[in-house]
Amino acid sequence: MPPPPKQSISGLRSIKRDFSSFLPSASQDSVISSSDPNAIPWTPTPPKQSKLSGAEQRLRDIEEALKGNLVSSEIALASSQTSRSTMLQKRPSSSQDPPAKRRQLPSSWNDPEPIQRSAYFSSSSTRTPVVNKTLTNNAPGRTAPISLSQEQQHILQLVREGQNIFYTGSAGTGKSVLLREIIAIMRAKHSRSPDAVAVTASTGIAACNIGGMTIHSFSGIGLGLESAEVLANKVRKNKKASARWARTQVLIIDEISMVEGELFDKIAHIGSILRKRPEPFGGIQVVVTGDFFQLPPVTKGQKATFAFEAEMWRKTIKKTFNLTQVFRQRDPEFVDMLNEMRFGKLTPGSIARFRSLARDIVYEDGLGATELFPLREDVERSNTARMRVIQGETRSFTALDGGTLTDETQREKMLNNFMAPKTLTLKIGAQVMLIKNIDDTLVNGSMGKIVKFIDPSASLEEDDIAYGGKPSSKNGKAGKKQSSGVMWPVVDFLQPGGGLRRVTVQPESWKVELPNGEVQVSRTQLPLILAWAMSIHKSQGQTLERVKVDLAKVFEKGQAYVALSRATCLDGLQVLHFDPARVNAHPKVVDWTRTLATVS
Ligand SMILES: Nc1ncnc2c1ncn2[C@@H]1O[C@H](COP(=O)(O)OP(=O)(O)OP(=O)(O)O)[C@@H](O)[C@H]1O
Repeated sequence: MPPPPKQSISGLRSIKRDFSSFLPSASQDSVISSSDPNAIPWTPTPPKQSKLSGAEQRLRDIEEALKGNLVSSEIALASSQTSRSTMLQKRPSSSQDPPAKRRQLPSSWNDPEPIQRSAYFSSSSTRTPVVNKTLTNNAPGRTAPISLSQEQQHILQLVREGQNIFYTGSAGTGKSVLLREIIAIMRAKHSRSPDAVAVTASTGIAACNIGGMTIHSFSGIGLGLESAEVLANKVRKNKKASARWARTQVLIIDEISMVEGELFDKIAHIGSILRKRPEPFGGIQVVVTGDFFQLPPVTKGQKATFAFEAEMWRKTIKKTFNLTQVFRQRDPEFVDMLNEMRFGKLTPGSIARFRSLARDIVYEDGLGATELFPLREDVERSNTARMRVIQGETRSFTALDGGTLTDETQREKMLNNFMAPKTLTLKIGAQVMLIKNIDDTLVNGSMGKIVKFIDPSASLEEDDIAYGGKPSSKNGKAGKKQSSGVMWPVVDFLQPGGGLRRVTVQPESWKVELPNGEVQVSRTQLPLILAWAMSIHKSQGQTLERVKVDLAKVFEKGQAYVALSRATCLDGLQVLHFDPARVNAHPKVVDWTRTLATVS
C-alpha cells in the first residue's frame, strides 16, 4: 500500500487546550486499579529478533509499548520505534509537525462485521425527551480538506513577513487551525535552524495540543515570582534555557487569555536582558493568539490581570486581528446566541431559546451527549458511575512512558498534560472519545462506543505493514499470527454524515519535544478517553456534536461560553439551569475589546 497522501486534514483540530491540572489521569486511573484481575494479561517481553516484517515489528512495538514493564533502554527503543513509524506512516504527532496529514486506515482498524445499532444509554429523566434521529456533524470542514479563509490567509502572510501579531476571534473561528498553519510555515521558513521557532502556550495541556511547551518552561523561569532581573540571572545559569533564548527567532504563544499581564511583562523584559536588545522579547518575532472571553488566568483569589494590560503588550503587538467567520457552528441563530453570550449581554429571545434547551435528548444510535463540568471531581464521578452500571469485563491499558526528562515531579506534570491517561479502563458499552486525528472521519473529538475487544495478532494482514512503518517483508502476506494475549478495543464511531464506522483502535504516541528534537517525555497509549463527561478546561478547543451542560455548576467568567460553544448545533446541545446571571464576560475584556481597531 503506498504511503498516505500528505494533505491537510480538515476539521481536525487536535484539541488545543484544556486540561492539565484539571483532569488528571486519575479520572480513569481510579476506576480500576492496576491490580484488577480483569486487566489485560501482558505477556513478558519477548527476546529481541533481528529481522521482523513491518507488520511483526509494528505489532511488537505496540505490544511492548502497552506492557509498561520494560527496562528503560527498552522503553526508549519501543518509544522511538513507535515515533518513527508515526513519522513515516501516520500524521505527525502533535509535537513537531502540527498540520494534520490525511492517513489511510489499515484494514486492521476496520472491522468486517456489520454494525449492530443498539441504544446502550437511555435517559433516566421523567421529562419527555426529544428523539434525535438525524443529528450529523454540523462542523463544516470535517469531511473536506481545509483551505484557509481570506482572513486566515492574510494573517498567515503577515506572520510569514515577520510581523508581531495578536489574532483573536470568537470560539470556532479557526484560530487553532490557523495556528497550525503558522507553525508549519514558520518552521519551513526557518528550516535551517530547527530551534528558531518556539511553540508555547499558557497551560501544559494547551501546549501539548500544539506540540509545544508552556511559556514558563520556554523562558526557564520556574514559578517566575522574582523580578525580571533576578530571573534573567537564573536563566543565564541554565544552559538549555539560555540557549533557547539565544536561538529563538519566532515565539508563538497560544491561549493568551490564561497568561497573566505581569508574566507577559516579565518574559518580554527577560528577553531584552538576555538578548541584549532594547525591544520586548529581545527582538524575537512574537505571534500571540487566544480569546480573552474564554478562560482567564488562574489567580488563586487575586484579581486577574490580562496580558493585554501588560506594559509590554502595546510595545510588542503591532497588529491585532479579529477572525470573524465562524466555522464550528453553521446555524446563524446559534452563532448570534453565542456571540451575545460571549459579551455577557443576552437578548430576551436568546434567553428564552437557551432555556428551551433544557429538554432531554435521546440519540437513537445510543451515543449520549458528553456532559461538561467545571470540576474534574465531577467528571471523574460521572464517568466512574457510568462505567459501574455497565455489566461485563473491565480491561485496563497501561501506557508506556518514555523521554529524557529525569526529574520525576516535572515528568509527571508533563505526562499529566497529555489527554491520554496512564491507565485507561474500558468495558464493552463504554462511551469513548478519540483523542487523535486519524483520517478525515476519525478525528480528535469523534465519539464512539466500545463494541468488543479483539486479539489483533490473530488477524494481522498485509495492510498492517503500511500502518506499521517499515515494510520489511518482501514476501507479501504477513499471514496469521499466534495470539499475543493483547486485546484491542473495537469501537463504533459516530460519523460526520450520520451512521457509525467500526474500527479496531490501536495505540498511538504523544510526545513533548524540545526545538532541537530531543523528546522530553512521550506516552504511548490507546487514543481513547471515557467520554460521558469531560471538564470544561479539557473541552476548551474541542468541537463536540453532543453536549450537555448544567449551568448551576459554572462559577468562572467565560466558563459557560467555553462550554456551550463546543457544540456544533442547537439540536445537539442540552443546557440545564440556564440563568443569564451566570453568563458573564469580564468587564475589563469587554472594555478593552471596544478599543480595538480591527484591521480587515
Ligand atoms: N478555513 C476553514 N475551513 C473550514 N473549516 C475550518 C476552517 N478553519 C477552521 N475550521 C473548522 O472550524 C472548527 C473550529 O476551528 P478551531 O478549533 O481552529 O477554532 P478556534 O477558533 O480555535 O476555536 P476555540 O476558540 O473554540 O478553540 C474546526 O472544526 C475546524 O476544523
